[in-house]
Amino acid sequence: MLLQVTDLEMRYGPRLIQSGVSFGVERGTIFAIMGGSGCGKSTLLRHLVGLLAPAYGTVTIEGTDFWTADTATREQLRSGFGMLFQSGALWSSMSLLENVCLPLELQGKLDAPAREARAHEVLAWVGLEDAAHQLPADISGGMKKRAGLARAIVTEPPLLFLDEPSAGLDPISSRRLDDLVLELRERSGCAIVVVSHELPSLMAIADDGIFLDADSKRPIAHGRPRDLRDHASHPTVRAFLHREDPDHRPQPVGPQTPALNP
Ligand SMILES: Nc1ncnc2c1ncn2[C@@H]1O[C@H](COP(=O)(O)OP(=O)(O)OP(=O)(O)O)[C@@H](O)[C@H]1O
Repeated sequence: MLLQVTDLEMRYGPRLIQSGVSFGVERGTIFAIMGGSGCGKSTLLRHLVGLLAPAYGTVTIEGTDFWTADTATREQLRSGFGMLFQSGALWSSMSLLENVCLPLELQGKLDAPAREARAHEVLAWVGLEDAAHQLPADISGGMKKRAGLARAIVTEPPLLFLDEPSAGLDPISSRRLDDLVLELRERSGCAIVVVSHELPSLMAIADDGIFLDADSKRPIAHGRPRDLRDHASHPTVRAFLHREDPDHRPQPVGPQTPALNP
């Protein structure tokens, strides 16, 4: 198992956010963190990327317990994480090419020409080759997300975290990003953990997932989002996963609206 979370309890000071969180993510799997607003999805993501320490329980990466490991091991584990933040989090004064080169520079494995070549390759893959020299302020939200994805994967991390990748995107840009994520999984075999509210996106890409409940402060379902949508017994999970899902819109009741030009 690439990532294993066992009996995790998350708190801000004395305030309990979630407890009893356990799941594993294999290589080549897309895992969704689901739940209503404020249930603790971002908090869980912060625990997974090593920004917050568990109040109880463990986060294990390739068999190493992140929080009992020494600092050097932790840094080494962190260097294997790619992260796409909600906003794209690009450096505004740097071109897309410079933004995408940056993780390679920090990694220190390639010389400058090799870094540029690799960054061009990844920008071309996300369809931004022609925008390589533009600044983030001069491109659309969907392009920013794709640039953020390029930056997150340029070092080929084995574990990729996506925070609300489709938020704020129109349906076509969102679909395009989903296709890129699926292609990435095929090509690199990395494990991907995604936090998302976008049901069509979750249904399209996730193989497995966990549903956090704000009321009980515990996970209330675990499984493939499509299966949870169709078979979950918990009413909160069913209600959430049927919301806004175009495959499951209720059929109109009563007489059909008459055609405007019969
Ligand atoms: N730094 C913090 N200190 C204290 N409480 C926090 C902090 N960050 C978040 N919280 C609280 O923890 C709870 C979970 O927040 P979190 O952002 O993880 O939820 P979420 O599921 O990601 O929400 P959303 O879907 O709205 O983004 C919320 O009640 C929030 O107010």
